[in-house]
Amino acid sequence: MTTFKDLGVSAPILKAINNMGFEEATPIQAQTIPLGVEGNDVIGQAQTGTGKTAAFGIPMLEKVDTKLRKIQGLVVAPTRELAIQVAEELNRIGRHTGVRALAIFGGQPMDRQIRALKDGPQIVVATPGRLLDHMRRRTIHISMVQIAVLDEADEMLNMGFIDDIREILKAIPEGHQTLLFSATMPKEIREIATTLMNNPKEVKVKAKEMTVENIDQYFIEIPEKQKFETLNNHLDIHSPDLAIVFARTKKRVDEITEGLQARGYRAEGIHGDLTQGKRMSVLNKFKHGRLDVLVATDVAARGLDISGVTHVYNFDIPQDPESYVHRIGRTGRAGRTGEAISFITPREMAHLNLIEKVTKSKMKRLMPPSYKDAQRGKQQLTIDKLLRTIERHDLKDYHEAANELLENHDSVTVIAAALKLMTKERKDTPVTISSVAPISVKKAKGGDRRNRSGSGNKRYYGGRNQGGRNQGGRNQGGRNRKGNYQKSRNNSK
Ligand SMILES: Nc1ncnc2c1ncn2[C@@H]1O[C@H](COP(=O)(O)OP(=O)(O)OP(=O)(O)O)[C@@H](O)[C@H]1O
Ligand SMILES: [Mg+2]
Repeated sequence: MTTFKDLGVSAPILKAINNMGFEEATPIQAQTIPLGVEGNDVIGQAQTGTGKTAAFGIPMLEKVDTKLRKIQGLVVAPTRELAIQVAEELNRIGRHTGVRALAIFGGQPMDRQIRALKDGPQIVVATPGRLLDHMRRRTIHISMVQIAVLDEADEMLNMGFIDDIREILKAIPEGHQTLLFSATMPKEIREIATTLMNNPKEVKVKAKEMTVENIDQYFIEIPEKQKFETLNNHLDIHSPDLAIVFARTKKRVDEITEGLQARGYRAEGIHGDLTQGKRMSVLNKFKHGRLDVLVATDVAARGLDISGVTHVYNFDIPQDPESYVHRIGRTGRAGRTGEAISFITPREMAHLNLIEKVTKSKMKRLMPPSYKDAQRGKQQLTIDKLLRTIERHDLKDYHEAANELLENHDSVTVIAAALKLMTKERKDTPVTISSVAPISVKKAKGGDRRNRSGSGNKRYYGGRNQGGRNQGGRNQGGRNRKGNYQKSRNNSK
């Protein structure tokens, strides 16, 4: 066991992480914090939910000169929600240090961000598109940055982002430290990474599987047309605390969300075509348990840390094994358990094998639950509630009424009526989800998956989604954006 004190972490940070309940350092933290503090470039790879944010955040916070109200640390992250979350985590860890972190992302008014930047944060956590906007308008000054982090580094160094990242890193003074973190790091991306770094130390936390052990992984082989009913049945039987349902396109996210709502579930969707306000309000509702099901594109696949997510459904299997790792990693975080259930159409079985091979994990087959199983599952929940009431409450006040009821009706009928009343029955509103073509394994085979995956490529790698179509200030001010960048954006998640 390594404590943060053993790692030489300073008193103000120790105080904060102690309050946050971190008792010992996770392996990635134990291995990378000293390297980062010593000034090394680091590539850190460790499973989802194992505390990579603090692994780069602590060295960054330690290095900031608090007397200087200039940006000294820069974190670049692929989505707006992740940028917000990382800035929040850094502010929590840095609470007693006097360091302030600010999130800068698309979809928010530029002037508001300009004002916030003038307040002198020492750390900025940004999405690349909006950061470049500020750089080109000279409303951000990053010439004092000593330490740069690419969170979700493999995603940031992928086709949709790489040019932006190069441009950003070029604007930072030479001799800065670069830290790269992710749960996945395909070889070809690692090679690109090292060209941007200075003699990096590579830390890979050894794990048998790329996925987290305490996530139980299942698959259900099922025709496309039965996916929606199967999802309903599964939700009814397992009644997850919080569930995330990943779908392939924005349109499907909308359709599944509307379908679930029509059936009476508390569900909302998140994807790149929604306004930033809507994206944030949906995520906040989900975090606070005012939603049970979040339906999402890959925009929510990486980095988001929402406690209480017990189930992740892949309504559509992702194209890339890496995406699978990140999606299911939204559950089973920080030592908790979780379940991941992937729906696979018969023609996609080969793709499932590929995912298993790359991630070195195994999904167990589940038979699709039937409507009857679902009904029974819901009734069981009611029965459990009823039994708890019998155990925990004095029911004497109800005896007289109960006896009267039983004088005129048989006991089975009375109990059945009570169960019916207490059971939240699913509405049987008809729902159709438009079909999509199955994912073909041919597109995703071989070492050079990315360059061969055609339109699927754009879907996953293109949709960098700083803002979808609602990019707020992005296109104001008559800048000329690079065509390829714009194109990839418009294919966003
Ligand atoms: N040493 C620790 N002890 C206990 N909890 C921790 C520790 N370090 C981090 N955590 C908590 O664990 C959760 C996951 O951390 P974090 O989001 O940094 O994971 P991650 O490795 O970045 O995952 P992902 O690959 O999905 O981005 C967070 O809620 C964080 O506050
Ligand atoms: Mg992370």
